This record gives sequence, C-alpha cells and structure tokens, in this order.
Amino acid sequence: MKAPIRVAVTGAAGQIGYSLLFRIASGEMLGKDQPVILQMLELPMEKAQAALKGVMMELEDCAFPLLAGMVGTDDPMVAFKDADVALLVGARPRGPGMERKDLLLENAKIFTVQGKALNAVASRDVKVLVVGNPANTNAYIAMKSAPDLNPKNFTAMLRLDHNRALSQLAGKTGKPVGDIRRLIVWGNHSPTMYPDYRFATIDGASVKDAIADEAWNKDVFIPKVGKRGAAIIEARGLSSAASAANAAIDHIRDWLLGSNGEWVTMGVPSDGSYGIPEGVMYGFPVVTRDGRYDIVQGLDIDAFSRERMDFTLAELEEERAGVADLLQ
Ligand SMILES: NC(=O)c1ccc[n+]([C@@H]2O[C@H](COP(=O)([O-])OP(=O)(O)OC[C@H]3O[C@@H](n4cnc5c(N)ncnc54)[C@H](O)[C@@H]3O)[C@@H](O)[C@H]2O)c1
Ligand SMILES: O=C(O)C[C@H](O)C(=O)O
Repeated sequence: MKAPIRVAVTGAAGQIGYSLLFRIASGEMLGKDQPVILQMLELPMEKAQAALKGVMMELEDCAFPLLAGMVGTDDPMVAFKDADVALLVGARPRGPGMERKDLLLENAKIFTVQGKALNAVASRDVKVLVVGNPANTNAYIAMKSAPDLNPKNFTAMLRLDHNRALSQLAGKTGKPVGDIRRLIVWGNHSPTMYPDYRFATIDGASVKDAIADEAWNKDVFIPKVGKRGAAIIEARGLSSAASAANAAIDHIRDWLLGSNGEWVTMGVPSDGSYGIPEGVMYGFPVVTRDGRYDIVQGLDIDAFSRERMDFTLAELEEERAGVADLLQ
C-alpha cells in the first residue's frame, strides 16, 4: 500500500468542491492505488462549516477504500499542514454581467493569507493549483506570498479552457475529441485568452488545414472559447462547476502522473519563453512528467498570434498592477 497523499481543498462546501472531492477520494485524480487524506477548508461561518460537515458525512458514507483520512477546518494553517497538493478553489464566483477581474480585489486577499499559510506549513514540494477567479492573478498572489516555496509549484487553471477548445474543434471537424493533440490556450483565464490550434493534429493531420477557415477561427472559435464561462452562467444562473472540477482533476493528474508526451495547457510563472516576462502567470503549452512541467519550446509565433498573446499579457500586467499594494 502506498503512503497517503495529503490533498488540501479550499471552498470545500461550494459547488466545485462538491463535484471535486468525491472524485479525488475515488482515485480519479491520483490513481486507483493511491490513498489520499482530504484536508478541507471553509469559511469560519456557521453555515459554511455546517455545509462542510455535511459533505464530510457524505464522503464517509461512500466508504471510499482510498480515503485514508479527512480534516475539516476553518484554519488555513490546519488545512495546509504537510499538504502535498493544494487546490485553491474557495473564492467568490462572478454572477451575470460581471467579468472575472471584477472579483479581483475581493478575492485577492484570500490568496495572500493562503499563500502565507502554505509557505509556513505545507510540504516543501506542495503542488498548488488556483481555481478561484481571477485564477492567474490569484495564483500570482499566492506564489508571491510564499517566498520559501518553489515558484514553479504555483499554477493557475486554464485546463477548462483547453478542454472547451478541444470540444469545439471536435464539433467542427466531426472527429473524436480524444484524437486531438497539440492544442494551446495562451495567457489569461479571461475572454482575452488565445486558444491556438495552429499546431494541433488529429490522427497526425493538421487541424488548421482540415478546418481551413480563418474567419471561423477569429469570429467563432476564439470568442466562443473565451466567453464560454459567461455562457454557462447565463444558462445555469451559476458558474461552471462539474466541468471546472473535471479540469482541476485533469490538471493535477497530468502534473503528478505525467501527460505521456502530450501537450496540456497550464497557467505557470513564465520563464521568459515566447517573450512573456518572467514571473507572469500565463497559460502555456507544457509537457508534464513526474511532478514537473516543461514549457513546449520553439513554436513559431506569427503576427496574429503575437498580437493576441500580447493582448492577454497586457491584461495580466494590469491585474498585477492592481494588486501590487497587497504584495508589499
Ligand atoms: N479557473 C477556472 O476555470 C474556474 C472555473 C469555474 C469556477 N472558477 C472559480 O472558482 C471559484 C469557486 O467557484 P464555486 O462555483 O465553487 O463557488 P461557490 O460560491 O459555490 O463556492 C465557493 C466556496 O468557497 C468558500 N470560501 C470563500 N472564501 C473562502 C476562503 N477564504 N477560504 C475557504 N473557503 C472559502 C465559500 O464559503 C464557498 O463555500 C470562483 O471564484 C469561480 O469563479 C474558476
Ligand atoms: O466564468 C466564470 O466566471 C467561471 C469560470 O471561470 C468559467 O470559466 O466557467
């Protein structure tokens, strides 16, 4: 039997938490032979703590053989103690008519507190995924608030955008979604993101050549993927939850267990690749293996792509400037 992995989940009694925890406990994230200990954080309000208690009762009632322990708490120092993986989900979601960056000042404070707590008590190799919006800038804040941890271990979720783009391409080409490789979503988890299928293949053949429709790319595909979160809110009255939880599982599974040479999109602190200034938390194509990721190198950036990549970068730099005071 393997030693259990400690997985901290914040916002555990929220919508995404409810779609996420049961799948983690059943082994879908870290493997069917990997025991886990769930360390769940919720707000110190009576209602949130009661809801968390209910979720823990349900987890218990599933009798998951891989669930080796549970902690429910309102204290980040308890939730992150020795955590190997931290899924930072807890934050306010946007409602209809809002942009994710409208949440910035309200949610940003959460990530300074949690970054500091991770810095103090988490495993020195903790792998952090920020889901709470605006995800890239919150991940940047958490990273900067945890100076003793490896900055490369802080990531933001763009996997939902990546998965959304895959499904749009499958629909357009009529091919199975699982056959599409080498897709990228550059930049911010916001409508400025740049989903890029110039290098994508299906069964080895070029997706771009198969579609051969630049107008569809610019006028349908890019805006549709970028605005999908808003479309879900419009339809459901609530922001995406099951698909977000699914993407979080995909992100952590691939990071820890490897992407088998395939490209996946992760929001990671830039190392300067593709002219993106160092430290900016930016969506890049990466290949993952054994708990590490490498940004795919050497891709040609044409003028249209450069413009899109710089546009989403400018938004991230603006968001970063907006929280500079919090990081002093
Ligand atoms: N990156 C992505 O692709 C993506 C996708 C979907 C949603 N999101 C974001 O994820 C976040 C959560 O969404 P949701 O639908 O689960 O929201 P929700 O309101 O249903 O749940 C959030 C939970 O977090 C808790 N919480 C708030 N502040 C907390 C804190 N400081 N510590 C611990 N818990 C805290 C709340 O009590 C609540 O239970 C939102 O910011 C949403 O916009 C991101
Ligand atoms: O759009 C939102 O606010 C929620 C989430 O970021 C999403 O993309 O579904």
